[in-house]
Formats: sequence, C-alpha cells, structure tokens
Amino acid sequence: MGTVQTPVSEKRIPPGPQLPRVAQTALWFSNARRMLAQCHERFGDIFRIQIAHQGTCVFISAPEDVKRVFTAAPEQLHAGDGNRSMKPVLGENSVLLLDEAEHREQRRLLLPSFHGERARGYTGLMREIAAAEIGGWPRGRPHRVRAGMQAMTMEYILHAVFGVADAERLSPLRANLQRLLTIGADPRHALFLLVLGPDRLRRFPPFRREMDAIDRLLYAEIRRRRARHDLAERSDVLSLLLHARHEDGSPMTDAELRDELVTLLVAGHETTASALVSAVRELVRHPDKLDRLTEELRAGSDAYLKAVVYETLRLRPVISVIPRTLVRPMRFAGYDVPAGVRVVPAIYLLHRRPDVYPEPERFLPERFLEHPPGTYTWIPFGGGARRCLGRAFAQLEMETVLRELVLGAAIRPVPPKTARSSRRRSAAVPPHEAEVIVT
Ligand code: HEM
Repeated sequence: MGTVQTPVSEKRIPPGPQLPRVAQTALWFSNARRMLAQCHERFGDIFRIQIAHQGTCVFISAPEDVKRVFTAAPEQLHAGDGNRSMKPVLGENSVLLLDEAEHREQRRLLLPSFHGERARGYTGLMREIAAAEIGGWPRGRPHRVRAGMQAMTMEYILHAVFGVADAERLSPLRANLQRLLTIGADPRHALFLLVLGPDRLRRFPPFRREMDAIDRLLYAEIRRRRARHDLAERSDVLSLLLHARHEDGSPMTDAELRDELVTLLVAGHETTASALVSAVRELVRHPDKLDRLTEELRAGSDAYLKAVVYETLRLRPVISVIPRTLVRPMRFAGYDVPAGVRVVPAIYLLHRRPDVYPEPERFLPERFLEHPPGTYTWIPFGGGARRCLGRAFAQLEMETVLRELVLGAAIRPVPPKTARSSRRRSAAVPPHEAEVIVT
C-alpha cells in the first residue's frame, strides 16, 4: 500500500526585508513610499513588511490582485480593522472603522448625502468660496497655496455637513479641527503616538483637550438640530442623517451622529487640500500643461481639467496604501496568505506600473483623454464596498478650485530669476507645498 503524502506546506508569506521588526517599522514611518519602491524593485509585485501595531503586511500592486481584494466579500477581508488607529478621533461608530453588516448599515445611511447629483448641487457655493479665497491672495509675488487650499476645503466640508447658515456659526470648530490635525502632523507627536498606540491616545493631554472641545460643539449642534422643525426642507448632511432610519426603523443615536460627522470632517478636508496642492505643483512645473488647461477652459471644455485631476491623483495619490485584514486565508500570486495577515493594495505602486502607465513618472494628463481611469488601475479613492464616499464631492472641489485659479485669477510659475534672487526661501519650498505667482 502506497504512503499518502502530506502536501508540503504551501507558500504562505511572500519574501520581504530581513531586518528586525523595529527597523522595518522605523523605515516605514520615515518614508513609506521609498520603502515600497525599494521592496517592489527587490521582491516584485508581492512582498511583506513587518510593522509595529500592524503585524505582517503583504503588499500587492498587480491589477488582478487588487481586483480580487475589491471584489471579495466583506466577510473575507476587513478594512475597519486596519483603521483602528483612528478610533480615538473618529469614535467606534465611524463608517471607517466598522466591517460587514455594521459597516454596510452606516454606509447606507451616509450614501445619499454624497452621491454625484447632490455633490453637483454644491457647485455654485464652491465657486463663490473659491473666488473669495483666491481673490484675497497676494498678486504679482510668490505665494504658497497650502493654507488657502486647506481653508477652502474646510469651508466646503463644513457647509456640506452643517448647511450654509450653521457653518458660519460653527467657526470655533474650524480652529479645533485644524489644531487636531496638526497634533498628528507634528513628527515629535507622531512618534510618541505610535509608541502610545491608539488605545492610550485619548489620555494624551493635548489630544484630549482638542477632542473634548470638538465633542462639546458637535453634541450641542446635534441637540439644537433635533429641536428644529424645518429639517425636512434642509439638504445638509446632518439634517439628512437626522431623518435617516436604521433598517429596524430607529433613528441614529447622538454618538453615531457625532462619529460620522467627525469622520466626514476629518476624511474630507486635508485629503482634498493635499490633492489640490499637488495639482498646482504639477501645473507650475509643467507650464505647457498649464497653458493647455487655460486654453481649453477658455474655450469652454472641461475635458482637460478632468484629465489634470485624474493624473494628479495617479502620480501623487494622497493615500499610498489601503490595508485590509484577512478573515479567512486567501491566495495571492501563488501564496496562501493566512487569516489575520494584512493584505495591502499599494496605490502608490499600482499607479506607477509602466505596463499600465507608460513613462509613469511623467505628469501627462493626456493619457486620460483617450482612456478613462480603470476601476482596478486608478484607485486613489480605494475601491469595492469601501470606496471613498466623498469621491464625487472631492473631484468637484478640485475642478472648481482649479478652474477658479486658472480663469478667475491666473497663475504662473515663480520664474527662476526670482527663485535665485531669494534662493533660501525658494529652495525651501517643501514637498507638500506649491508656490505660484497669481496675476
Ligand atoms: C482627494 C480627496 C480624497 C481622497 C484621495 C480620498 C481617499 C480615500 C480612500 C483611499 C479611502 C479608503 C477606501 C478603501 O479603503 O478602499 C477613503 C474612504 C473614505 N472617504 Fe475619502 N478621500 C478624499 C476625499 C473625501 C471627502 C471629501 C470625503 C467626505 C466628504 C471623504 C469621505 C470618506 C469616507 C466616509 C470614507 C470611508 C468609506 C468606507 O469605509 O466605506 N473622502 N477615501
């Protein structure tokens, strides 16, 4: 009788750097994109990195693997789990942190607020806000645009979430949110927060203070709104959510409302501002593209404007990776990746594949004039059941601000002569900034 051969254990985890976990973590947090590019070059389309608080992360960037992640059942891959570090800010009911049925339910409640048609309803207001902000920028001398972009995207999301009149009244919230985001952006804090981990973050005093102030304002606003009688006529997100009902017919609780409002304010503000800065940075670096954009807009065509937005989000995606946690084992590129491991579509690598995007490092909006963005090859907003809820809103924001910059004002690059004559300042334009001359 022949012996039954036990199959040799399948390949489970793809190769990756051999450094100790702490060293991999340090490299990851010092420059994730560089580490991704180096690992991709060394190990190919699938590799693993060990990151503190994240465990084993298997990165993928082949379109067919990304498609498998986006089309898998929500019971197979969790995304909420990978966003756990944001729980102290967003709260436990946030759509970003939930999975399976609970996620589906919150997403269903939020979806009507942001579908394309409703987003387009904000066009006039967005244009007014952009004209007022850009109208106040200095003329004829170098100007950095980031603060102005943040101011506009903050106004857009506040107006969408609370409605025009109430957004004016909520000005303290602007300052609180701004300070909250700077806590996370400060590298000294970032390292500390990493060591602290999400569960103890709430006790970190600067964080606690900002969060308490934001919560007080939001709960007061929710109470005030519940008492109003004109909710049915209003179209802002808070009013729509107050009307929305769970599948069992119950309304959303105050805690649920608070968590989704914070989620929208946080997810919908800095992301779009960063994307706008990147767009302006690319346009002033490529004056021929800026000229073409100006000509086409003057001729009444938006096609090139949309291509500029697509190409900016391809070449400079705001978010580089979108982690998922495997609930059950799943096969990728010959590896039977076990449950519990994070499988991470790497937007940054996918968007730089020369087989999908010839000359991937070049800023070429033209590539999107003939081929619209592919569902599994252009993923700055993620995909599948978790695709960004604010996608249509964000694209409209970007188009509106860029149109106003190019037609309402006019921007041009800072000429090299000016840069040389004030070398110290010009040389210091950081990568997250863009400098222009508005005329
Ligand atoms: C250029 C701007 C933006 C970028 C690049 C961006 C990108 C993303 C990405 C990559 C995800 C994760 C998707 C995934 O895991 O597959 C996401 C989720 C999300 N985004 Fe955005 N976003 C932007 C603007 C906005 C805006 C303006 C809002 C709100 C108005 C918003 C609200 C959300 C929400 C609520 C989710 C969670 C969706 C879910 O888990 O079901 N985002 N976004």
